[in-house]
Amino acid sequence: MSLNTVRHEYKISKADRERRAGHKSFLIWFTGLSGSGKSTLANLLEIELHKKGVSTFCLDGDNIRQGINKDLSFEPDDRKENIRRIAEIGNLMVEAGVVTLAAFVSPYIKDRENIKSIIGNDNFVEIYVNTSLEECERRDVKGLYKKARAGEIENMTGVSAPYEAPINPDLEIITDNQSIESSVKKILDYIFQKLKQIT
Ligand SMILES: Nc1ncnc2c1ncn2[C@@H]1O[C@H](COP(=O)(O)OS(=O)(=O)O)[C@@H](OP(=O)(O)O)[C@H]1O
Ligand SMILES: Nc1ncnc2c1ncn2[C@@H]1O[C@H](COP(=O)(O)OP(=O)(O)O)[C@@H](O)[C@H]1O
Repeated sequence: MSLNTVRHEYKISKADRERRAGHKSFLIWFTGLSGSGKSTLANLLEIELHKKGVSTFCLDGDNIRQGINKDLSFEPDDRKENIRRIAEIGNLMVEAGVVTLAAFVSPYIKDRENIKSIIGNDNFVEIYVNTSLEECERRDVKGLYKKARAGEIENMTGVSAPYEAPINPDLEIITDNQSIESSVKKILDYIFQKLKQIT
């Protein structure tokens, strides 16, 4: 679509905001199957960062899908649009100096690549919450797998829709046999290093 718009350059830059906040801002993206632990880890990580005085905000799948993206289904094209809009929101929040956490299934490699092209490699941390389908089904936090197996839900990731695992994520958290505490610690150690890299 051709739009006659010209991008406005802000007088206060991202770097200005980072210096004021005392830390870098970036987007921390959790990807993984439903029930893998994305929301649990994102929320606990946010609490720890908040305690340390870091400006944070958490974007979560179910909340976004009940609001700004309530017009979208779980068909591939709608998932693509879901992720694109979230990446644009994340980009604005990061520009505003906020460490933004996003927890979305985001099952397609192409869609996750698109996030990077919107926000830039340096501003993006991809965390693969690698939990086996068997373990996610055992947890079945929301009862969705049971419904999917009974044919009551279409396009359920891992059951009737694909999940394309990241090839080279910044971090991989295997939760099948790992406590929540040690998973959070592993992520925190990585993020604290990144926070210090002020421009
Ligand atoms: N068909 C199907 N497949 C996967 N997930 C489903 C589906 N239907 C509903 N749900 C619930 O919606 C949450 C996933 O939404 P997302 O926006 O993260 O999905 S996606 O990134 O667009 O693939 C997901 O949240 P999480 O369990 O937190 O991952 C589910 O609760
Ligand atoms: N190491 C771990 N990391 C994250 N969650 C874990 C871990 N071990 C067990 N769990 C449990 O797995 C479930 C994950 O649910 P949730 O965070 O809602 O997943 P998602 O957001 O990926 O759908 C929670 O009940 C959580 O207590």
